[in-house]
Amino acid sequence: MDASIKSVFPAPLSSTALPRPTREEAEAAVRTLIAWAGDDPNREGLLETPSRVAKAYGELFAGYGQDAKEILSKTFREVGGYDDIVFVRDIPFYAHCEHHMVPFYGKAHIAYLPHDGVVGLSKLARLVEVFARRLQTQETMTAQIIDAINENLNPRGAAVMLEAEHMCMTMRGVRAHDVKTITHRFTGVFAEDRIEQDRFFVMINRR
Ligand SMILES: Nc1nc2c(ncn2[C@@H]2O[C@H](COP(=O)(O)OP(=O)(O)OP(=O)(O)O)[C@@H](O)[C@H]2O)c(=O)[nH]1
Ligand SMILES: [Zn+2]
Repeated sequence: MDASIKSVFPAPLSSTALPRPTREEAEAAVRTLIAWAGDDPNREGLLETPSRVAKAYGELFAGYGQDAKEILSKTFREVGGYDDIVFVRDIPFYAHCEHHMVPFYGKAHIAYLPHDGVVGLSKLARLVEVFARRLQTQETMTAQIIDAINENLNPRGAAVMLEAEHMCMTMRGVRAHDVKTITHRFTGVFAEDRIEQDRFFVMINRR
């Protein structure tokens, strides 16, 4: 197996999942899908495609090999007593829907009210990647991001919103273009206090 693939593909998430196939088996599956699409996997332009797809999966689904806890483990307390909202807006993400395995992509907005220190801002964008680079639903991804923030940062409150376009609704199926799906979740102070919720929405719309 290619070392770069091995490093991002750990053991399966569930103990009932099938054992991870070999690289050769994954490439054979891609050849089968090419033939299922109606093309000839043996024509010159497609000969290396199974290998490229197997490699690309290592990047597109790298989230299975990443750990939110590790990413959020380093916090800073020396912030001059700052304890108000930390808001990171417009974090881009590319995920794959678990129903059709085609992309959905958009932006994540994350806010939290610090309690035990703050986390490096880049880590919030990395956290989004951990969950985006898996087979997902937008709802699950929203819940996983906020759960990871609560479990690891213990904030007074957290808010997460995802806005995304699902290619399974644009390229195929209903073929509805420019449709955005919005999911959000509030916990702690954000769940209890409408003023904090409004502040979150105002900051999102201040573009
Ligand atoms: N709730 C939710 N649904 C999603 C997400 N991504 C894709 N879907 C939907 O998953 C559903 C799967 O529906 P099915 O009826 O099982 O599959 P389908 O026949 O391919 O459905 P159509 O897309 O309507 O053609 C579709 O309605 C998709 O729009 C997501 O992130 N969250
Ligand atoms: Zn889909």
